[in-house]
Amino acid sequence: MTIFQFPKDFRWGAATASYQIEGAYQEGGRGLSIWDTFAHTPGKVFDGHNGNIATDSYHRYEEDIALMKELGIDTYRFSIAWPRIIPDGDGEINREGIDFYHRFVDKLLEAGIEPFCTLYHWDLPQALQDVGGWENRRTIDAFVKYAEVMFREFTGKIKFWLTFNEPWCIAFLSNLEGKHAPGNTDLQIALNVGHNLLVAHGHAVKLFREISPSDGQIGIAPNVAWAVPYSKSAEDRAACNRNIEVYADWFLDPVYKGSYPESLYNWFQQAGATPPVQEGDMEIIQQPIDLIGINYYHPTVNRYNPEAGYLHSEPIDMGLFKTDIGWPIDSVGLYDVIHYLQKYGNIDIYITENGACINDGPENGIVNDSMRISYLQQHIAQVHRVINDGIHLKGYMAWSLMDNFEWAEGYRMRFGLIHVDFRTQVRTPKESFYWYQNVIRNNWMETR
Ligand SMILES: CCOCCOc1ccc(-c2cn(C[C@@H]3NC[C@@H](O)[C@H]3O)nn2)cc1
Repeated sequence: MTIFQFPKDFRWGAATASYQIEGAYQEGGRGLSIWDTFAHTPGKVFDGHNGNIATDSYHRYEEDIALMKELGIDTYRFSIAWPRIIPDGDGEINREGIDFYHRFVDKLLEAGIEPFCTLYHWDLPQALQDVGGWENRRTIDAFVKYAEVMFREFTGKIKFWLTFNEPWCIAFLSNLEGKHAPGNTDLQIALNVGHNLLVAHGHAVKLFREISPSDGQIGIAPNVAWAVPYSKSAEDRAACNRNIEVYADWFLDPVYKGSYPESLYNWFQQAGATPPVQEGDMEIIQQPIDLIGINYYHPTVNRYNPEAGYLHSEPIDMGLFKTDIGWPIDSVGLYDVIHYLQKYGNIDIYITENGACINDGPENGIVNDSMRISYLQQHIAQVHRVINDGIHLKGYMAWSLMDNFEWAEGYRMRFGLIHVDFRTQVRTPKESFYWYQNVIRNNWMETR
């Protein structure tokens, strides 16, 4: 048994996202998003699940905030549904949508919980997708208009902002792998989307500095992969580097260095695709940011295989214990990838997502999700290890506060500290909720 004591100003939180929890998809003046379209398309989401109702948090947010207060978190990461703010993407502003988020944020602040706000967590207004979505540079301007509305409305209330959640998912998972909305399967589209979202990020950061010069921090939240080579061969090591770089470097090099990583740029060029860089783009993307959010779930062991997807990098099942979504459990990858990111400097880092899909349900009112406790324990231990090395890791947000709509997996994959019965909307704190509550209350963790 070991005691891990955390710094007194360390932030403990939990995270969700608008499309995954809000529901009320046709209420409050909300417009349709690409995820409404995608989820309503047969075959895209498990068993036809969608976010029409989700955890009904649009109506139940006060109950949710009471549970956050009981959990004891001091920070709550959530996202804004752009289609509630500007329903057709770049037209009329919807006052009802803005007022909803004011009520929500005010309730959070009343509860002593810091809002940690993601502007874009994948729910692009469908009206913008109808004219090309992120492939169309018009969406950059639309995003900046949306960001300006939010900055002007919430400066003083919201002090922590993230522009984009998981740019790899927005670009590659959604436009090359085709697994998320809008479901394209083309490398050039993926590079177009990835580049344009970076330009939008840069413009939004620049605008934030003008609107909130000294009142808040802004960054971006890549999901990061950690890949270890199956052998010591140069081919396997290169295959791993490609896998790591496509999640982190492809987006963080432009932000911190003003250029794309050369090796991966050349790899894509050989495949016939290059980012559509225009004059001035790289300069705007390189606006200084205050923090990055890191979403980490699991590492992989990879080897070179020319048949293995767009990176010729094949993940190998090494027989580790897995969560119920099939991801291996190995927390050392979190330590390694955070150290890998130090090449961008000792930047302020928040773990904005980390958690386990464990599908246990209630038995006599108790959800004994011991595997989730084990997962959280070993990953929080690695967080302490990173801090002990002098790295500026400032906070940890568990994914997720509650079970919710897990994208293409629908409601069958549960990441929550709180169990949700999706028929009745009854929330049941799991054993992991009470374990995490104790860690937060003590600000130290004792391994079992
Ligand atoms: C065969 C090719 O297959 C490609 C891998 O396909 C996926 C699917 C899903 C993910 C994924 C899901 N999550 C959790 C979410 N993060 C954001 C938040 O909204 C959570 O719901 N992280 N990563 C990664 C990769």
